[in-house]
Amino acid sequence: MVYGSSCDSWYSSDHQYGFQCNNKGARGMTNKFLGGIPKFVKIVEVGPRDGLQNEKNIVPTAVKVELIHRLVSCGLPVVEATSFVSPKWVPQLADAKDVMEAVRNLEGARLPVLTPNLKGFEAAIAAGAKEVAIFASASESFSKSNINCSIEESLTRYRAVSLAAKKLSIPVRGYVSCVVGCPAEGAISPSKVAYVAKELYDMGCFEISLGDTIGVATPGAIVPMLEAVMAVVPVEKLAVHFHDTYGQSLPNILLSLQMGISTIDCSVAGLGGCPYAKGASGNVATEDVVYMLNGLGVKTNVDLGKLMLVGDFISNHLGRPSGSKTAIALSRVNVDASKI
Ligand SMILES: CC(C)(COP(=O)([O-])OP(=O)([O-])OC[C@H]1O[C@@H](n2cnc3c(N)ncnc32)[C@H](O)[C@@H]1OP(=O)([O-])[O-])[C@@H](O)C(=O)NCCC(=O)NCCSC(=O)C[C@@](C)(O)CC(=O)[O-]
Repeated sequence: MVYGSSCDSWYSSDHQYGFQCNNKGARGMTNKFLGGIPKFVKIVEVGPRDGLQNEKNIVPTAVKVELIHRLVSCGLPVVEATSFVSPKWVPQLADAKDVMEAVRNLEGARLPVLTPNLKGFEAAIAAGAKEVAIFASASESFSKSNINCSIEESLTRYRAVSLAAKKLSIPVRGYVSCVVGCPAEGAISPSKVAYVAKELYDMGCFEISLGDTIGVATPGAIVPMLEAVMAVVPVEKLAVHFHDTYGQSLPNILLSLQMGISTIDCSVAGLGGCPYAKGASGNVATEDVVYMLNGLGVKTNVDLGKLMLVGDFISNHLGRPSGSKTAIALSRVNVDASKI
């Protein structure tokens, strides 16, 4: 399958594919409903980590490394590469050291890795990681099932990781999972999310990613959650991370943009799911997010045409269709890059 190499191509060639979209209002940001959204959005690609961690069949290290290379070549500024977690808990990422060593000198993007404790942090640094992420939960039950400790115990561990990182000038990103719902506890109160987000921020995380781990959030639930977090962490330090179980990610992202968020996590081809969040589907597809942002006139510096090809690459490897609606739609019209 072939795709265009420039995002603008999709719009300049609208009529070829039987649809029209008038993006002029959004691009000029004159529309009263869209005027406040950020002009640039940082996309954090989590496909090689969140996307692959739940795959039953082990993906060869060489494919993971190739995936990271290809994603970086699309212009993505951040590509989460892998996790230094227990291989007994997440067998798919048991090759974290090999993956990190293979990409450690790759230029053009930041390549953070997940570290659940000091052991993971030390292994990540030894393998060449220059940025790490720690991951706490707003749900007590999920914290226990995901990292085998209470929320408070996890925060104590993460303070130790943050301190070690600070000594080496390693930037630390913080995740809060289950920000709206938990597979065991149901609805999670915004105040719990705000509490964990502030703890992570206070221990030095440069950015806090708010994860709807099981993809149950609707815009109605996102507003009070973001309001609570924004009261204790500056909005420019926040990111959103949606799984698309109920197809709510794009409206949730649009709302988050309207509330001032300008960092969005997503996963090529909509890969993903957490091994400890049964029934949760993949992250929102990066292609779909970039397509929407292009339509809004928001810059990302991501080449959508190249990204489509990366989606093909990993979907072919996994032997199933892409989870991206944009990729599926464009494959139906068989877009040929050379003709755009
Ligand atoms: C946190 C632990 C390690 C506790 O696991 P534990 O079993 O409680 O740990 P332990 O300290 O008792 O150690 C048990 C064994 O694990 C080893 N171990 C201990 N630490 C490490 C390490 N870092 N790397 C490699 N090995 C490690 C340790 O050496 C020991 O090995 P043994 O003596 O049995 O051979 C475990 O529960 C774990 O790895 N959990 C991670 C699970 C995970 O990755 N889940 C998916 C993350 S996705 C997510 O959280 C949501 C997010 C971020 O995507 C956002 C969203 O979607 O909303």
